[in-house]
This record gives sequence, structure tokens and C-alpha cells, in this order.
Amino acid sequence: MALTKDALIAALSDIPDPSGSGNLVSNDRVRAITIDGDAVRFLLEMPAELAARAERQRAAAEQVAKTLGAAKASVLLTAHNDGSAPKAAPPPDLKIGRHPTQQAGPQKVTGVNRIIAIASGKGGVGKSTVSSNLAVALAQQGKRVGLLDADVYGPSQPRMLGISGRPGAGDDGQTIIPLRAHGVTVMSIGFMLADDEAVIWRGPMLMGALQQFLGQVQWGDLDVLIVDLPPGTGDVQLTLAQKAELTGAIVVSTPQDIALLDARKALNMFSKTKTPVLGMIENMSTHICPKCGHESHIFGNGGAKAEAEKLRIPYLGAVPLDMSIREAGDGGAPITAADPDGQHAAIFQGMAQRLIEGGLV
Ligand SMILES: Nc1ncnc2c1ncn2[C@@H]1O[C@H](COP(=O)(O)OP(=O)(O)OP(=O)(O)O)[C@@H](O)[C@H]1O
Repeated sequence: MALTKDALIAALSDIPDPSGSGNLVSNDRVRAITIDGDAVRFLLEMPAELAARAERQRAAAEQVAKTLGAAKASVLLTAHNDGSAPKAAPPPDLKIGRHPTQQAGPQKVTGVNRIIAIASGKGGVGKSTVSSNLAVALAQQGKRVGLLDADVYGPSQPRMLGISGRPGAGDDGQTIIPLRAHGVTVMSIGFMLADDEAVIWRGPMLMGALQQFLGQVQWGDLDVLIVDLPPGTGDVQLTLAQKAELTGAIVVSTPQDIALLDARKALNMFSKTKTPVLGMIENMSTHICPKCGHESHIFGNGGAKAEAEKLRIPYLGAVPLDMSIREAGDGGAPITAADPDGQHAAIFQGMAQRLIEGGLV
């Protein structure tokens, strides 16, 4: 049989789950399958108490990949610590995208200590990549982390975190049970939509959806909820600042003038809504050629740092433009999860540490 993702998933569904019911696929344990020629790698994510006794399943999964023709197969076990196996509950019977309800001023989200929004002025600068990697890096440092994908127009966290399931409904039928991946509790509008369904909500519906995500999702006790905002300065950003007590926002920009110009608009919006800006991150900063090692600055470099200095806001660091960051994110495991000891993971881990040391998480 050919070595394809579908063939691998079919074969992995023959391996019983260590919980004693279902298999590795039906229990949603398989993440971030990458097939590169005849080399295969993927993750098996288990609740902590199962991960400790899942070595047999890991070895069996590696063997399955080899039987399908992989010359090299690398399967990593990762653990999360909520103790519960993923629920195969039916999707909640909730209408997401209803009109907002009246609310007096910004409110705390039950059980959530801090809320940090990740924003950008311009689309495609890597806001979702930064959100997922920061969330995983904070979880790796022992924090209880949630990630709300509020990018209602183009939710990318389900793909970036390799989650394909649907959230379940709480026993009361009124709440949504979020999903978990790479140690992070996740909710995204993408979980509630069919693959080819586009979101065409206007302002009030968006506000209603965001309010539901903040108020009706069973986030549990979190040290921090990271909110991946849509690009720009629209309804969602304003609603979040009005409805939730934000600890602050982090603005992501590439070094180009045009992106920085838009980043300035985002910073301006946060100043109007009195949201503290916790820092700026420069993404796609330098590019090191993997063949010759030459360093080039495709979008320029240092622009975000200079801008942060000018505006007297903290500069949290630069992330290089690198194929492995894109491949990891697009393959379902952010680079901090896919290669936790690597140089790129270290950058996000450093940023997470700075946030922790600064008392912001
Ligand atoms: N540092 C990086 N190196 C290589 N690729 C990157 C990097 N950062 C982001 N990318 C890739 O660029 C694309 C856009 O990134 P991402 O989705 O994170 O941006 P975004 O700002 O959230 O976009 P949107 O405006 O659509 O919400 C993705 O394919 C991602 O994998």
C-alpha cells in the first residue's frame, strides 16, 4: 500500500487505545502527520496518566508506518494533564452567532486569570503562528493555557493545532466543552463550521459569537487565555476590549513599512480602548538559506523593534522566516510542539518566559 496520510490513518485505527476503549484514531490521539519522501513523523497525544503506559502503542504506530513503506518513522508521545479522554460527545445544540446580550462593561471570564489578545494590523503576518506557539510554550512552562481562535473570518487554529474534532456540549446543554491539543485548551469557530462554510456574519452576530466563546465555553481554570484576533481593527477587536477584562495585547508585525503602518493603526486602537500593549513581535524577520547559510532580510528587518522603541512599548523579540515554522504549523503541530528542543522553539519559549517573569501570565 502507498505511504499516504489516509493509508496511515486507516492503519493506525487498528491500534487499540491505551484507555481500553476505541482506537488511536477514534480517540483523536494522532496529531501532525508529516510525510516527507520515505520519512514519516507524527505525534500521539494522550492524557498524562495514559501517556505513561502508551509506549506499546507508540512502538506499534512506528511499526505500522514502516509496514506502509516508511524507511524512517518517528512517533513522539506527548501528554496533557487534564486527565480526561477526549469525549465523543455530539456537537452542542447551540446557535453560535446569535445577537449579543446586554452586558455592563468588561467582565472577567470565569476561572480565567489573564486574557492576552494577539493582534496585527495586516493579514498574513503570522499572528496565528505566534498565538499557537506562544500558547504551547507557556503550557510547556507549566501554565494552564487556553487559546481562543477569534479569527472568525479565517480560523486557522484547527489546522495549526491538528484538531479535526467537534467540541461537545456540557450536561446543561448550554455550555461548550473545548478541545485540547499540545497541552492547550482550544476553541475555534472553525470547529463549528463545515470545511467549505464561509462566515458572513456582520457586526452584531460577530459580537454575539465572541460573547458566547468567552461566556459559554467551559475553559476550566486557566492562568491565561490567548485570543487570536482577526487582522485589522474591526468589530471583533472592539467587542473583545469592551466585553472582556483584557490583561493586554501583543501586536505582531513583519518588518515592512506597510505592515508597520497597519500595526500602528492597531496600536492606536488599543490606546483608544485603554488596552495595555504588552509588547511587539517581529515575525518573518531574517531568512537563513538552508543550503548556503546566507542571511537575507526578505521583508527588511529591525522595523518592529525600532517602532516599539519609538512608541516605548516592550519589544518581545524576532521570529525568523523559516520553512520549518511553516511546515510545522501547516502540518498540525506548532514548531514548539513539533521540535521543542530546537532553535525556533527556543525563541517562543524565551518570549513566554519574559511574559511570565514580567508577571503578565
Ligand atoms: N516565521 C515564519 N516562517 C515561515 N512561515 C511562517 C512564519 N510565520 C507564519 N508563517 C506562515 O505564513 C502563513 C500565514 O501565517 P498565519 O496564518 O500565522 O498569519 P496570520 O497573520 O494569522 O494570518 P491571517 O491574517 O490569515 O489571520 C502560514 O502559512 C504560516 O505557516
